[in-house]
Amino acid sequence: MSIPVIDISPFLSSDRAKLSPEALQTVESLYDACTTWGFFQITGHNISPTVVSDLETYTKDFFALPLEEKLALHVRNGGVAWRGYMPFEGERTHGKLDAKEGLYVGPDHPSDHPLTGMPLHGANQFPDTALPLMRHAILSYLDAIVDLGKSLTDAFSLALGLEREKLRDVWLTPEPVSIMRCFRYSVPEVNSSAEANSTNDAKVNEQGIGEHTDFGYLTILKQETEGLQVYSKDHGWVPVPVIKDAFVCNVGDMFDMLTNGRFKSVPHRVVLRPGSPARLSWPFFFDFSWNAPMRRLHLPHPHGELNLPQELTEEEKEEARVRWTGTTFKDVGGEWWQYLAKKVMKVFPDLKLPDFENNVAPSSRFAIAVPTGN
Ligand SMILES: O=C(O)CCC(=O)C(=O)O
Ligand SMILES: [Fe+2]
Repeated sequence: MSIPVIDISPFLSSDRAKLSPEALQTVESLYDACTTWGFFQITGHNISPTVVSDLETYTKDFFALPLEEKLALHVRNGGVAWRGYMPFEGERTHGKLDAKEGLYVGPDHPSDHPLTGMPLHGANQFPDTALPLMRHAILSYLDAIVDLGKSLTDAFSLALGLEREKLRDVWLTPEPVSIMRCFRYSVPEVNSSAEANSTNDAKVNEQGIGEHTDFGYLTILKQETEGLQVYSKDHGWVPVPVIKDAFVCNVGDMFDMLTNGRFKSVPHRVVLRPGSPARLSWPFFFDFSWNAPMRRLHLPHPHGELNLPQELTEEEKEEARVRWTGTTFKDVGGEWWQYLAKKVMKVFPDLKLPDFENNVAPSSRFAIAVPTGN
């Protein structure tokens, strides 16, 4: 039992004016996956294998650099742009340290970009001297994934009974806000005396990333090694197998709320096994544009060739309400940037951004508080 694997090539290659029967089937499969698991893997996505293998190569080279060189690119130097190196165990989930280090990257905004200086906007920190080709490799990958995210958005729009370009227009214009985290998970080595004494096992940190849901719209993740698990009401914690060339996609909390609970944002985590090799993964957070209105979608009654979207049962509506009480948000309203601002305020306590009363406490995932303004 595992999350669905969907070949999206029929949708990508279909005539825009009139979808082929296979493309309609792909849209329906995406709908089924988002309304049940909230997670799926995609194949047939047209992203060049070279772009992906370059990402893998340079990420490995980056993590192999001496610690001082990585620390010189510390995420705190990048301020609210939230780009740079996050040291091992620099973050926690629900108070517990995550056994991973990361490099956070995003589209490279020049200093005159209108949103430079705002959360998740600004310049990257790449090791340009040690790895001069890394910058181009990562930025090429990001471009490709943004395109993929836009195509998936069109498919979601159709799956929800809306015009193909509707969600792209309302949610992603002029440009989506995005960030990718390149992660290297590893279990700290246990010394032999601790190994001999099984009562010490509890000291080993097997939490790669603790149970959580993602916060925004859509996550598109590349994983090289197993370890990711998804929670299903019917099946408990289910491992997500590594499929070569596939991307793992999942619905975020805000996407769930904006679809009135049709698409589900579900808990997931990474569990590490002591003695297993380091695990690399690249979650890409594809989010709404800065000013996108956070309004619940008015979804038409089931219509069109696929007779979607389906009505929720009373039980499903109640389940959705329960899911939402567990998320970061109290309610929906305002614009996307206000949610982002709340989220980063915890990490950047002296960031002066207008408050947004409808939202609740921001994330408590970060183990370090990063002062701004040097
Ligand atoms: O690394 C993974 O497989 C999952 C990462 C994740 O869930 C996250 O960063 O939100
Ligand atoms: Fe996640």
